[in-house]
Amino acid sequence: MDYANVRSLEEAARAVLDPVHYDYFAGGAQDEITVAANEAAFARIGLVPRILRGAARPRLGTTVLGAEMSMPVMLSPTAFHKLAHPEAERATARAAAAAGVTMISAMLSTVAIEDIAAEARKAAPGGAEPSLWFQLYVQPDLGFTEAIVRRAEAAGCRALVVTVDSPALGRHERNDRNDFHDLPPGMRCENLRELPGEGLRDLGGRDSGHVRQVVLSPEISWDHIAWLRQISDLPIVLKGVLHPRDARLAVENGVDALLVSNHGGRQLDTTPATIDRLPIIAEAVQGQVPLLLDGGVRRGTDVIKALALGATATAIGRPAVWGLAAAGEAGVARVLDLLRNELDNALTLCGCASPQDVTAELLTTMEGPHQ
Ligand SMILES: Cc1cc2nc3c(=O)[nH]c(=O)nc-3n(C[C@H](O)[C@H](O)[C@H](O)COP(=O)(O)O)c2cc1C
Ligand SMILES: CC(C)CC(=O)C(=O)O
Repeated sequence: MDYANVRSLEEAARAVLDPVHYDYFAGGAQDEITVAANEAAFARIGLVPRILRGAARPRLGTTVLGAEMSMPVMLSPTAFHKLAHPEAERATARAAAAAGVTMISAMLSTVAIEDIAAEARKAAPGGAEPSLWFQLYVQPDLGFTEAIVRRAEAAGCRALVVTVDSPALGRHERNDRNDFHDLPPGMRCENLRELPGEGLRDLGGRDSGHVRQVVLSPEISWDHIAWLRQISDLPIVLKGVLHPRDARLAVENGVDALLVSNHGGRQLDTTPATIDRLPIIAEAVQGQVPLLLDGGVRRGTDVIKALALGATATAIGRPAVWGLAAAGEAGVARVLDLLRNELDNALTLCGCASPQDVTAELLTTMEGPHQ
C-alpha cells in the first residue's frame, strides 16, 4: 500500500465513499472554522531541534491510566464505522490492537462492544489484553445509561470516556443539505439495542438502536459524573474540556484524566484549536491528572507539539476513518504505521529519546522574530 501520508488516505477514502457519508465524516459545525483551525494551529507552531545529544533510536511507548501504549497516539471515538467499511469497528479494533494502540470505542458504534472486544483480543500480539476504552454519552435515563456501562465493563473496557461537549448536537449544515440524519436500513447503533429503560420508549422497545433515540441532553451535570463514579470503578476521562475552570472542577470532582477536544470542530463552531487551548488547561491542572488531546493531529510532528505543551498522549478521529474507508483493517493499520514512523523520525530529529523527553524548549512560533 503506497499511501505516503494521512492526507493521501483521506483522498483514497473520498474516492470510494458515498459523498453523503464522506460529508458526514469530514464535516463539522456551521462554517467549519474550528475544523480548519485545529490543523492550521499545528502549522503555526515551530519545532527547534536540539543537536548532538547522542539520544539513540527513540522508544515510543507510554502509559496512560495504567494502559500501556506502543506510542502516544490513541483512536478517538468515531461513530458509524459501517458507513466507511462493511467490517466496520471490527476492522478498526483489530488494527488498533495489533498495533498496541488504545481504541476508544464509540457508544454509537455499528458493531456491539462485545464483538469489538472479541476482535481486539484476536488481534492483540502474543495474547496480550488489548487496550479498549468506552466512550459514553450519558443518557438522562440513568437505568439505560447504567446498562450500557455494565456492558462496556463486562466486555473488558478499561476506562469510561464521557463526552461532555454535547449538551446538544452541533449544527451540521452538510448533513442538513444531504438530508442525512440517521443510519441507512440495516445499520444500527448496536450498543443501544434491547436495553432496559425509557430510552426505547418511543418505539416500544421493539425497534431499537436508531440514532434518533440518542438523547444529547443539556441537563447532564457534575452530579452525573459523581453518579458514574459511584456506579463504576473504571477510571473516568472527560472528553471535550476546553475551559480551565472546568479542568479545575474536573480535578476537584475526582476525574482521572481529561481529553482536551473540540469534537473535531463538530459541536460549537469557532471554538479555538485544541492545541492552542492545551497550555492553559495544563496550567490549570498542574499535572494532577494526565491530559490527552485530539483535533487535527495528522503528523508525527503534531504529536510532538502536543507532548511539548503538556499532553501525555494524543488521539486521532478522522484519520482512522479514512484508513478504514480506503482499505479496511489494512488501511487503519497503515495510518497508525505512518504516524509511528513519522513520530520516530521527528523525535530522532529533535534529539529526543522518548515521548517523555519532549519539553517546551523545542517550541517556537513559525513567525519571527524569535527571542
Ligand atoms: C465521523 C466522526 C464521528 C464522531 N463521533 C463521535 C462520537 O460518537 N463520540 C465522541 O465523543 N466524539 C465523536 N467524534 C469526535 C472525535 O472523537 C474526535 O474528538 C475528533 O474527531 C478529533 O478530531 P480529528 O478528526 O481532527 O482527529 C466524531 C468525529 C468524527 C469525525
Ligand atoms: C451522531 C453524533 C452524536 C455522533 C458524533 O458524535 C459525531 O458525529 O460527531
